[in-house]
Amino acid sequence: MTIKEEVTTMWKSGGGDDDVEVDEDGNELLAGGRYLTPAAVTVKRVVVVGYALTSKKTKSFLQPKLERLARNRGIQFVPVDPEKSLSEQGPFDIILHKLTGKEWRQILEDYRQAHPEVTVLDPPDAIQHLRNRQSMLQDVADINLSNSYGRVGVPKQLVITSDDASSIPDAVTQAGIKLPLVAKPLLADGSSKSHELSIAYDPESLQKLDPPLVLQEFVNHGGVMFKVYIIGEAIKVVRRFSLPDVSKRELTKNSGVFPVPRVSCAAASAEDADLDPRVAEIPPYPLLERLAKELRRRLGLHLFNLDIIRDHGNPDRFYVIDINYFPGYGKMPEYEYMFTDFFLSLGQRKYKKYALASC
Ligand SMILES: O=P(O)(O)O[C@@H]1[C@@H](OP(=O)(O)O)[C@H](OP(=O)(O)O)[C@H](O)[C@H](OP(=O)(O)O)[C@H]1OP(=O)(O)O
Ligand SMILES: Nc1ncnc2c1ncn2[C@@H]1O[C@H](COP(=O)(O)OP(=O)(O)O)[C@@H](O)[C@H]1O
Ligand SMILES: [Mg+2]
Ligand SMILES: [Mg+2]
Repeated sequence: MTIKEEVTTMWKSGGGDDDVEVDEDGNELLAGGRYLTPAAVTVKRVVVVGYALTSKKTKSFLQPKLERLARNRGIQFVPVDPEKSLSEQGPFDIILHKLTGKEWRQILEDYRQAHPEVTVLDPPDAIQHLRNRQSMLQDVADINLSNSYGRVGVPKQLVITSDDASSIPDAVTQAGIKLPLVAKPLLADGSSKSHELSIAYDPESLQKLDPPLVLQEFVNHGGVMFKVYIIGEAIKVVRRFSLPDVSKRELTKNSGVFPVPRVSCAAASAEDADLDPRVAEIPPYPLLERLAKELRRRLGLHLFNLDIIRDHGNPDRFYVIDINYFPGYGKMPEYEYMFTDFFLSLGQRKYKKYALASC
């Protein structure tokens, strides 16, 4: 059994067994003004989460409030040294990671084989699927979700792999996709180049693009997008500002290729803005839950988000335009609570499977 067990003094706080009541900042609360008294010496399980993240990601994810809440709920974060053998570190219950490179993937894969009892968030092969903008959306297209709450699909798109950019206008005509087009680097490998998108308004200018690319039809969506964050079985949706619609007049007037500003990245949440409800209304939860459940299963991932837009001309029609592995959760309200719940549920599942099974 590798679950770390700690003998701790349980403090009785008027309820709960191993759950401690905490305030907004993760500090323990005294129940009803009573003094806390040591109730019993008992065994309290600690869920050990090893993390291998860039320093930027560590800063944005492991915020003090999350660390405090986690500590109070029996979750311990331990940095992983990617240069050293994983088996010699730990023991861990969970490995949380977002590092790149073939070597790191192999280290993780070997560790998963050797330690099936540890949950690796997430398996490297499943993550690779999201690092190509064609394969990342394939499952959404296959699911082809449509029910009484609406329809979810992928904008029409074309993959250009040939180096010869002069052939792009013909390829676009043959594929029957309509301008304007969003040109996205095929690889979504986390590099800044992979986020350099552009909009092409006319066929001639398509020759200025730099393959390999995905060319996606631009869908007018009223300048608001939805970030659907998935953490295990939980989902949370936030609104962000996005690109404005392109009118027919602008399309005939404009020509050329223009870089897409990273508007969704500008901390500009659209939550408090006074927006047209036809544009800003959150997509129906039953629809998102179905989609998230199906994608979790098909992708084999626990931690990802979907960028979703609503067709401005048809409010029941939604498009997934991007899927990101382990995105910027630190910007998501209440992420601390959702993550601690998630880690505890994984710890509990492991305890039931491995510790109780051996009794
Ligand atoms: O840095 P952040 O917090 O803006 O997070 C980025 C995400 O922003 P968002 O969740 O939309 O706010 C960002 O999402 P978008 O691609 O901008 O939709 C990516 O997930 C990015 O990771 P990568 O560069 O694709 O590997 C994420 O970058 P990393 O933090 O993983 O480096
Ligand atoms: N098909 C599309 N139609 C309209 N706007 C789009 C489309 N694809 C992308 N965008 C806009 O461009 C932004 C960045 O595109 P996205 O595919 O999410 O790339 P990234 O991985 O860099 O975030 C989106 O947040 C959205 O504002
Ligand atoms: Mg995006
Ligand atoms: Mg992305």
